[in-house]
Order: sequence, then structure tokens, then C-alpha cells
Amino acid sequence: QVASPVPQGPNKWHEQFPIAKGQRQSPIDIVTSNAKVDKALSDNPLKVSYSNNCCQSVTNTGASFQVVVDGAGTEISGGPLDSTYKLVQFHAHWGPLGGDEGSEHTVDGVTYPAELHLVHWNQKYKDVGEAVDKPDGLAVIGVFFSRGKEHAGFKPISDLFAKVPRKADKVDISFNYDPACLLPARRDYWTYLGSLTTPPLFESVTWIVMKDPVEVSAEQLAALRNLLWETPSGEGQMCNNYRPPQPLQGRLVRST
Ligand SMILES: NS(=O)(=O)c1ccc(B(O)O)cc1
Ligand SMILES: [Zn+2]
Repeated sequence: QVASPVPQGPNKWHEQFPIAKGQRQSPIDIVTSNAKVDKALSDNPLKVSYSNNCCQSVTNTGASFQVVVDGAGTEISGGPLDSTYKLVQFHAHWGPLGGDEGSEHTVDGVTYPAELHLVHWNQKYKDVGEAVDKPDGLAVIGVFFSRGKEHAGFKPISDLFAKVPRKADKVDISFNYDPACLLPARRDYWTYLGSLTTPPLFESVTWIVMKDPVEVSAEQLAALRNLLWETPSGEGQMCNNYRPPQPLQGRLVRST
């Protein structure tokens, strides 16, 4: 059969997705001194209410792991959001084994070893397929992972990666799991208007990037490499699946 083409790297995406050079691309480097504290964000706090039985399965998408969520009862609102958004999936991006690069967003040029993305869609649309390319269609909460002590809340998920080594592999989540356990205790964040960080790169994301990282162990970061993907020299450990920061194009980054 015809081998599926090895995915092209970020610097070639613009050939097939011209929006890669658009005006509101993600990720970005967050220059903390340029972020503007907006009282309105604290006056109407971001509300995260996830249920603890919303996670259905973990799959290997060929570009990351993805925990598929049944959106029932998993809603966020407030903060920068003018509507209620529902969680549909979460995944991550990471770097090489033991390295400190891997996050997509950077903070004053500083990278983290990984970044988690909790993807939500605007309930004003009929489904995520309709929302995915609308300017207010998606809201993604980004959480930086730092290397440190084991994250007990992430362990039930990181233990499943070895069960989905290949693209399209999928394992059901039979236990109760509340993704809110992956959020840092301090809920301060930066927010700005951006895009999907992988093709099709739609400029449809209100980004909410948590200021505090959460600690995960070196073993949990290493477990991400139980996921395999296609490389130019055949199947290999999935890593460096992050897009580097893109031009800010004059956008404002707000802060709580
Ligand atoms: N990496 S990301 O959170 O910006 C993201 C989210 C969703 C999709 B997608 O539904 O294709 C792609 C990228
Ligand atoms: Zn992502």
C-alpha cells in the first residue's frame, strides 16, 4: 500500500496552509512586560467546571496523544470568553528526551519541556466542526509542564501512553477522571487571540495560557515517548511536536 507521507515540519506548512503567515498565528513568545493587566478579567473570573466522568479514551493521533472528552457538563466561561465553551479534547506538545524545549508558547523566551492544551468549542455553534474555523470558535487553555515531582493527577493518563504506541491506536478510559486536576492551583493567565498551532492553523482560538507551570516527573515526560510516529527514517519516538513562536503582528496580550 502507499506509505502515508511523513508529515512536513512547521517551516513548510505555509505551502499548503497560507494562513501560516497570517495575522493571528500561534504560539507566541509572551513578553510579560508588554502584557496588559485587564481588571475586567478578574472582575469576571474564568469559570472551569469539568465533570469527573467526561474522559472517554486516549488515542495516538500521529502527532500527539489525544484524550477524547464527552463534552457533557464540561464547560468554561468568563474571563476573556463572551460565551460558554465545552471541552472536546486535550493533548500536549513536547521536546527531546531530557531537554527543556518542547512547549509551544514561551515566556520571555523561556521554554518548558512540554505544554498541555485543553481544547474547547463555543456553544453558539452547533458542533466543533462548525466552530473550528470561526474567529470566536475555540478556546484553548495552555498549561506548561515543568520537570519535577510526579504529577499524581497526570499519572492515570501518562500510564496509558504505552498502550497506544501507533497512529490510530486507542484505549478506553474506564476510570473517573477530572481534567481540572491538570490545572495549576493559581489560576492567573495570559490571554490573546490566536490560532491552531498545527494545520489547518485556523485563526479561531482565544488562548488562555496559565502563568504557573505544573510539575510532572522526568518519567512522566519520558512516557510521552512511548508514543511513536513516522519519521524520515521510519517509525520513531514521537517528540519535538511543537511549533515555534510566531510573529505577534501587533496583538495585545492581556493578563490577570
Ligand atoms: N494545538 S492546538 O490546541 O492549537 C489545536 C487544537 C485543535 C486542532 B484541531 O481540531 O485540528 C489543532 C490544533
Ligand atoms: Zn496543541
